[in-house]
Amino acid sequence: MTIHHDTRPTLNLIRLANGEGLDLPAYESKGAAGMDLRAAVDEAAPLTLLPGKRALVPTGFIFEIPEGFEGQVRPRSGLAFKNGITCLNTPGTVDSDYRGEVKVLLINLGEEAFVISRGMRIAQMVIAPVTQARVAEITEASETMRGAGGFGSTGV
Ligand SMILES: O=c1ccn([C@H]2C[C@H](O)[C@@H](COP(=O)(O)OP(=O)(O)OP(=O)(O)O)O2)c(=O)[nH]1
Ligand SMILES: [Mg+2]
Repeated sequence: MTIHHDTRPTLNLIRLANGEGLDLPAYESKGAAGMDLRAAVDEAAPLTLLPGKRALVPTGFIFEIPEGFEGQVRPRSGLAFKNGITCLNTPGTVDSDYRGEVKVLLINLGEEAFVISRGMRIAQMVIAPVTQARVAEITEASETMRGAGGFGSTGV
């Protein structure tokens, strides 16, 4: 009999007052890379995002990202394709030492106003391993084939 140990890191969430009654962020399919984030906007006051405008949308939770990981806030492709809604700073970076409310910076690149209602799944968060490098200054870079080629230097 094989015993499966759950090796996944634990993401502790602290529910804030504006998060009362919201479903927890969740993976919507067995293999989902990201957990969907819900809008903690006021039930009685949905947020209307006009074309070209941006808004910081609260999630109602503090995320205690495990050490050695980051939270990547990414758009949902359905909202991007159908409504032109994306995360302006995608991927948003939630640091493991952040203890404030996670918010989603949405921008409306579509042609219609977009109404964000309470509990709407407006973005997703991928928990990914991340490392800090030790920074050292040197005087000369090592030689490579690419050298300083960038920005299309390899052609199309
Ligand atoms: O989509 C995002 C991006 C960031 N944050 C929060 C968590 C993150 O840890 C903090 C700082 O993010 P970032 O480092 O991108 O912003 P900054 O402009 O560098 O601010 P700071 O000087 O506070 O690091 O803001 C969010 O809630 N959502
Ligand atoms: Mg920062």
